[in-house]
Amino acid sequence: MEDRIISGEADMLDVTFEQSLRPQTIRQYIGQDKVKANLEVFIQAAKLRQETLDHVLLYGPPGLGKTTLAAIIANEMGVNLRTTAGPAIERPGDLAAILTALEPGDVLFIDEIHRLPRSIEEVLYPAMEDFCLDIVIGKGPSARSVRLDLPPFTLVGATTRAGSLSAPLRDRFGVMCRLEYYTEEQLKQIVVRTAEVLETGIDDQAAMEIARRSRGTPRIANRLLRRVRDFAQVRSNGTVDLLITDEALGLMQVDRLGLDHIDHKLLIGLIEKFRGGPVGLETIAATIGEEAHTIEDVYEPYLLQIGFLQRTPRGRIATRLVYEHFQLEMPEQ
Ligand SMILES: Nc1ncnc2c1ncn2[C@@H]1O[C@H](COP(=O)(O)OP(=O)(O)OP(=O)(O)O)[C@@H](O)[C@H]1O
Ligand SMILES: [Mg+2]
Repeated sequence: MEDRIISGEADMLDVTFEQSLRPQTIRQYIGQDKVKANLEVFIQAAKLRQETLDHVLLYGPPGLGKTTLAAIIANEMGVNLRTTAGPAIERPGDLAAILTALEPGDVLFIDEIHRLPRSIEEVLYPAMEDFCLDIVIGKGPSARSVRLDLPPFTLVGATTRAGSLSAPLRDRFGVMCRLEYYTEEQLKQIVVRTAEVLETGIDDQAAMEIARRSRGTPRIANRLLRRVRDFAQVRSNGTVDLLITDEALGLMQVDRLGLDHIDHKLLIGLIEKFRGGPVGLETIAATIGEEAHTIEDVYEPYLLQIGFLQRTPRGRIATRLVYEHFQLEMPEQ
């Protein structure tokens, strides 16, 4: 799979940049109003009762702010944040080491929690439910199980695929928060805020243009801003205006809706080779030389979201919006 500037996944450069861009408090966190309103109540209630916050599951597409929100939860609760990820925990002992090192009230953030091995999940159940750990000491007939008490803690899990979480694990989260794609107006606010942090001048129209091309995703908005800012510095006086934004995004082949050459290849292929469909996923995959699951997980979600593609039992269909976007004649049914 090739690198895409409009990918929601983090690349190496994002990682360092994002640290400094992360909002610290719920108030600084833009959008996701429903999620914020709920969390604010739960956090306040937990603080009033001097209890730990219930376990929270954050789910939604990459780059929408799950990691950021986990840190905000810990910050608002006034506790430490411990961070790990599903694939990093290989043996039950790894998890036991993390859990026993927690201080009362801490937030344990497990990213990509759907990738936790099943054997580890089973250790997690009693930890989440009763704040205890059953560990087996020894092997064979002399093995015995010992119960260890843990400090009360809040587990915050993040996943891009809530569907791949096992039901028993999912059921143990008291709070489920689904993050949504952001509106253009919200993304614009994020762009303006990031420009402030980067000490870059940006005008309103430019911020809006970047927002429009960011596929509803803050990570993409911040990345596009960074690139446009480079252009502004080299080609102009450093201030990001509409002209330089248009030029830079044009050169990066990010179109007015944030679609890139891969989206174009997929959509144009659907129209030219299959009269707009319906076409099966496997066939699309073969024509553009990609794996079917890559199309399903990476290429397709945004196209479905903006109504360019429709999923039907007989395959994918390119909608009227695609013809309009490319200014093509739609064939008669
Ligand atoms: N609501 C928001 N307000 C301001 N900035 C945001 C918001 N949400 C995300 N961001 C910014 O977007 C970037 C990506 O966010 P984050 O890393 O939290 O996404 P994620 O959902 O954890 O992604 P992944 O699925 O790849 O782990 C960060 O730099 C963060 O500062
Ligand atoms: Mg993350």
